[in-house]
Amino acid sequence: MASWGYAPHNGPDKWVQNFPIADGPRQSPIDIVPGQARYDAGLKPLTLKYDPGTSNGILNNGHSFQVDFVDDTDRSSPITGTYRLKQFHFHWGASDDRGSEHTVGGTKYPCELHLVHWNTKYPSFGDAASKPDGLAVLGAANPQLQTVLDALGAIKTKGKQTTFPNFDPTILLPGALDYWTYDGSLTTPPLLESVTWIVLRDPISVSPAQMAQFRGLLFTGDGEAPCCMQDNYRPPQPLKGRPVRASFK
Ligand SMILES: NS(=O)(=O)c1ccc(C(=O)NCc2cccc(O)c2)cc1
Ligand SMILES: [Zn+2]
Repeated sequence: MASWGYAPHNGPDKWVQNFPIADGPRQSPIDIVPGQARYDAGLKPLTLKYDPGTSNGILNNGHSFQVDFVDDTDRSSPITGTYRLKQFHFHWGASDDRGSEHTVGGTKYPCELHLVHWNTKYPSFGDAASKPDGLAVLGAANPQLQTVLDALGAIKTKGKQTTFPNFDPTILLPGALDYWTYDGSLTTPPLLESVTWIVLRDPISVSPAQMAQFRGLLFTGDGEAPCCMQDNYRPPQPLKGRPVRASFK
């Protein structure tokens, strides 16, 4: 498989051929069953403090689009002060009945936002990505996102990027930051099992028109036969006995 993607020939069911960890003990995403999550009074409330001055650019990377943040200083260090925001991106479906990676009681959402952080006890993102406590990804289904969507026209094809300054990603998040958390992995190759997942309980609505704007992006580059960027999500993986804790009763 030359390079991984989401098509029948290179999609999630094929990733194990080049990335055997796909069948590992702590893969993501998962189906979160609220009744089986354990309330943990020891879980701290989320403290998110992002500096809009660190938002940098928006890029179509051929799998999704992502907004990158300057992560060489401690100006943007939200979760418990030791995790620094590197980028956020989304996963979505070809239709509104699917698209999220995590599901809640089997319910799929049209899209899911991932805010990707790395633990600054390690020297870099790349180094942290190989450590079991190296990364923390905050997941939210259906965030408010019109300013982000308005930038997509400039990055329609793979490899295109443009500047995206002065953006505070907290506007994408729901009011209440109650969450579930579990030990998991990247949901795309290399599928590294280094992610502490923090999945927010409260979704926020996204309009069908906004979902259509996601689907206007292309997986393909300029000059290639156009292929709509959609269904870029991995389905839930086996829990394999992992506990899922809840920050709320
Ligand atoms: N969908 S996800 O949030 O789990 C996710 C977040 C980040 C990445 C990512 O950064 N991939 C590129 C990568 C991975 C490991 C080391 C690197 O230097 C780069 C992939 C998936
Ligand atoms: Zn993701």
